Amino acid sequence: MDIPDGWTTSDDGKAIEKSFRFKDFSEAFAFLTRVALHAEKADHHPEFTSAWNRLHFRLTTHDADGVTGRDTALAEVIDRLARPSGVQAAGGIGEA
Ligand SMILES: C[C@H](O)[C@H](O)[C@H]1CNC2=NC(N)=NC(=O)C2=N1
Repeated sequence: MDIPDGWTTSDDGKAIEKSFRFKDFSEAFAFLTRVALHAEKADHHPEFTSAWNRLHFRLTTHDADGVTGRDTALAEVIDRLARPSGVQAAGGIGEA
């Protein structure tokens, strides 16, 4: 199974893992919340460890006791959410 760039296969071969670093804990927690909302919709949930400004995700499919397309799909969502958003500084609300 191809795993997305930057993710590594766990020692037990049953998961893919990746760590992220944020400005601080609240940024990390906000990110985790965005991932959680997606996970609920997808009914596929990450295992995660949080330590101040770092998050470590471990993705595995319990039903398959290993890595499936649901894990790689969730990994791609996590990577997409982690990409700097295209938010631009805006003028007043009413301006274009
Ligand atoms: C009953 C429920 O749909 C299943 O337990 C879902 C929930 N979320 C899940 N998340 C993950 N990572 N793996 C699963 O196998 C899984 N199964």
